[in-house]
Amino acid sequence: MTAEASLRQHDAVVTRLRHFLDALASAAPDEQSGERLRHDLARWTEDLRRYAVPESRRYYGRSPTLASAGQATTPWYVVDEATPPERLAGRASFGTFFLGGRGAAHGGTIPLLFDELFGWLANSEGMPPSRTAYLTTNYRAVVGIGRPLTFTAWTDRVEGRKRFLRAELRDGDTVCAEADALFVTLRPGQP
Ligand SMILES: CCCCCCCC(=O)SCCNC(=O)CCNC(=O)[C@H](O)C(C)(C)COP(=O)(O)OP(=O)(O)OC[C@H]1O[C@@H](n2cnc3c(N)ncnc32)[C@H](O)[C@@H]1OP(=O)(O)O
Repeated sequence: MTAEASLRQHDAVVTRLRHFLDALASAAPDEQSGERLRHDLARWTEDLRRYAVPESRRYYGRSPTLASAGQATTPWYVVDEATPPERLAGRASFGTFFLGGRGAAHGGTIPLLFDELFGWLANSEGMPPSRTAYLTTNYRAVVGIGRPLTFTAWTDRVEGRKRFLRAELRDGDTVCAEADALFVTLRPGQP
């Protein structure tokens, strides 16, 4: 299979997995279905273990051209405009898998999205690797499950190895959450 075909296959599987996780989070299956599901999942887990590859050859979370960089365990997002490392903008939506309560997204999943966006900016092609030193989120309004959202993330300033980043998540005109973060460029030998 070509690299392009493998990437497409990965994207299709992850999309299925995202739908599966949403369905799982919403369901209370009966005993028979639950048993069948457990059995099928165990079979697929064993099957996939045979195809394990080193981190550098994985698609999961490492495919910036795919939605959510090829992951199902972050909220869904796509980058529509990118001028890295300065700015990026796009769309996001939190599926039922990310429900906290009363129709709102879990508070921990919002910084997860922001960390993804900041990682995208700070570690874009040609940039030296860097890691999150801190990430602060302000929750301004609830993020509704299934709502179509937009985001912007940008580099506020750079001071030596320190890159200060900011981001905003909106539902229409409403700012739902804001974040600011510090990414520090790694020194040689740092993990
Ligand atoms: C490799 C690419 C992977 C993609 C990553 C995607 C984003 C992620 O989720 S990374 C995972 C989460 N983050 C981590 O695990 C990071 C854990 N922490 C670390 O590894 C280190 O603390 C690290 C690298 C952030 C900084 O350590 P180190 O390089 O020793 O920094 P150090 O030399 O002490 O400080 C550098 C500067 O940053 C400042 N700084 C460091 N940490 C902080 C902090 N938490 N708050 C404020 N300032 C800080 C220091 O004060 C210093 O400032 P100045 O130069 O003005 O004196």
